Amino acid sequence: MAQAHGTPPPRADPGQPCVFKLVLLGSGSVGKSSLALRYVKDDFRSILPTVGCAFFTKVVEVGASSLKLEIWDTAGQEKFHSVCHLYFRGANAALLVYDVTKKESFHKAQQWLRDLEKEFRPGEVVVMLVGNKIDLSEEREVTFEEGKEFAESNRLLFMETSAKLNHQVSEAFSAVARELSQRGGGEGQAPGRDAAVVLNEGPTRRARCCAH
Ligand SMILES: Nc1nc2c(ncn2[C@@H]2O[C@H](COP(=O)(O)OP(=O)(O)OP(=O)(O)O)[C@@H](O)[C@H]2O)c(=O)[nH]1
Repeated sequence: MAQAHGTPPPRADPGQPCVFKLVLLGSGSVGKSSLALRYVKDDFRSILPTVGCAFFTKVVEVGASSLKLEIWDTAGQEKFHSVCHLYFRGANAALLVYDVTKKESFHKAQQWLRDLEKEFRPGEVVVMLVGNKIDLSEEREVTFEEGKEFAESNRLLFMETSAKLNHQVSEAFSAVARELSQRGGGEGQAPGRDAAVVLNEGPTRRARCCAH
């Protein structure tokens, strides 16, 4: 079971990093908890089904500033679906995860995107599509091109990862953090862009930020 880290912290104090809520969405067993565990604790386990929702935090340095990611890991099992959509309310970013060895999970990620679109205005939330488990290359059912094409046509960031091999995991979270920082990083900040990953333009829901 993925470990929850208690309840979400209260609003940050003055001088503390901006707080951004990031939700992990996707079918059961695609590797959401594993990505969070790898990113936050540099750990990997073979059994950790999420019950309900788990919660992690990580402070990320982006350039000269730091921001705090509240990572909400929702259970992907169908029985939790009706409850877990509540967790993405108020989110600033979402990782939409699928398993590259399960075509069905890629289709489910597309459904999650439709759910997000019902909840948020276009561009209000930073969304990254993540194809996980690329270490299982011989079992691949979703090509890199399919993922990239879907991401581009829906203006999403895109990356393929392996939580098991620690491939591109911190890069995925960092790219989202960078985009959050650029969108909501305070007045006078240059809207710098990494053209390779930034496809989803527009204002992000206001982060809880007391440092600006
Ligand atoms: N080979 C491989 N296995 C992985 C990878 N990421 C996760 N797994 C395995 O896939 C299984 C499911 O991983 P979880 O992280 O629990 O998946 P989840 O999406 O959080 O699942 P739910 O909590 O049920 O929603 C576990 O056995 C993990 O060890 C990966 O990158 N490669």
